Amino acid sequence: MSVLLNGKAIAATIKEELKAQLSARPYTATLAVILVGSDPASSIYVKNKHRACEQVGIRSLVITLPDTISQAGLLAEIETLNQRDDVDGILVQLPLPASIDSRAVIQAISPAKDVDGFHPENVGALSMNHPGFLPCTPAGIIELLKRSNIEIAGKECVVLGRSNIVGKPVAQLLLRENATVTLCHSQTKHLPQICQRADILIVAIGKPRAIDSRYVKPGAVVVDVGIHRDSEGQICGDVDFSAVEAVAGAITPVPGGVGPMTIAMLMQNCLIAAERHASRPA
Ligand SMILES: Nc1nc(=O)c2c([nH]1)NC[C@@H]1CN(c3ccc(C(=O)N[C@@H](CCC(=O)O)C(=O)O)cc3)C=[N+]21
Repeated sequence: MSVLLNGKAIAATIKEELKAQLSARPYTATLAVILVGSDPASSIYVKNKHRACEQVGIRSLVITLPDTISQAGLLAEIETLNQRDDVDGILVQLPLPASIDSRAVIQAISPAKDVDGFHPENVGALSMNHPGFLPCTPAGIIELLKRSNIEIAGKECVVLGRSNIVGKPVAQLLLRENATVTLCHSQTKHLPQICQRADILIVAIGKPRAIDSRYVKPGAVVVDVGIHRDSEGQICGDVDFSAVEAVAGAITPVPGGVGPMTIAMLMQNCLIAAERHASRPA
């Protein structure tokens, strides 16, 4: 029996805190989300972000573009939002259609409005501990651990997955919190043994229920970043929850774990963007 790390409840608390902060400020915050095409999962995520904005009091613009839009057309939309003084944060929902170069799109977003933290300038800032925007999922994982009173400093942390949006940045953030970090990937040898060393195991590999109890030290904290829908229509993570729950000390559920924390951190980044925007030199 393990402790359930309730991301949904913690995210709700954070959104309440942000709502109170924003209402005390003399300016508004506006997030613009660009959705290209009509992928059902992306549409749900964009709707969830819009709903979170409503809860916090952030103005939310959703710009829906056809999946036939050209790269140049999308870049022009982004440039318009970069220039708009009434827009504080910009998010382009990923993945984009294959015909569009997502790297060029991310680079086109003004780093000062990049509330996803995906622009190279913000990625570099993360690596050097400079102020910028932290990517939402990694920041949400750290916030979830801290608010659950889980110590990070000095702990053995093992990260599974080396993506630019989760694995690499969460490893950087854990390092910043003074953990000892091991970053594993598809070519790592002796994976179960390495994972067995972890006091905190972060799983972001994108494979449904791939991590079972053989990978988990008794009492370890397990954070599941995956989100999948199985053949029976059930939402599940990268971790085999029922197997791992029996040995872990604490574990995030899917849904209700990392996902809501990601959205809470997006809301936080929007407030930071608005604050910096309001205090910029004229
Ligand atoms: N530019 C960009 N930024 C992103 O942050 C981004 C993106 N593109 N593309 C897709 C991924 C995925 N992502 C999720 C956020 C919240 C939940 C979430 O709230 N999940 C709920 C359940 C949602 C459901 O019912 O499906 C939960 O885990 O409890 C899930 C996934 C953000 N992403």
